[in-house]
Amino acid sequence: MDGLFRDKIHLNLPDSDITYYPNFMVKADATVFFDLLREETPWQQDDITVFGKTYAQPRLTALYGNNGKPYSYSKLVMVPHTFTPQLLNIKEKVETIAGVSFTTCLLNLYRNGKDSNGWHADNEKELGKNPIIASVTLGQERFFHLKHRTDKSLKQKILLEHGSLLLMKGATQEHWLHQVPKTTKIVDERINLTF
Ligand SMILES: O=C(O)CCC(=O)C(=O)O
Ligand SMILES: [Fe+2]
Repeated sequence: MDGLFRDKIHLNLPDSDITYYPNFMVKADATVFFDLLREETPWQQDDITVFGKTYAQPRLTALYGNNGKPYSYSKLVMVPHTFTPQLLNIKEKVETIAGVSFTTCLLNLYRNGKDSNGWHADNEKELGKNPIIASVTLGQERFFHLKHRTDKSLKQKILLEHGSLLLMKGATQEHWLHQVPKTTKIVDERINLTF
């Protein structure tokens, strides 16, 4: 894995600890993982209810976990699949950099520019205080937006590239929200793995 520790960029944002690793994976390896996960994942589209209205989530997802425990995610309860060898391989690479081990991974498939992920923080109670969140991008690069919860002048956009890793630590989830907005550009599919 020659690409593993090259180029890390620490975002200089208050109340946060966010590092971007553009070359987390060698591009050719990232492409192999993309193709495998695209074909072999049991993608599902769940409904979400926001302010009493029900919508189809604007992306496909699949949840993987170690312990088979149902996991609540943004008002949904999902029963995790068992980790596949490919996902365990990626998980170990992420753990080497993050310095912690993960029990759960949510896969998101953004099929085109209309698929998105609205403003939220990964602050589910089960994750505890100051959770470490690791986000891997495979396929189409997409912008990732961050905004501070109280200081409206604080915001940042990062382009998440093929084979990259974004690591959010410390008080990031407590003070910041993130989203992957829709884009009017014609874009390809992107797979995100959130640990
Ligand atoms: O697709 C991404 O980069 C973000 C996904 C995300 O924020 C999540 O699943 O919690
Ligand atoms: Fe998130």
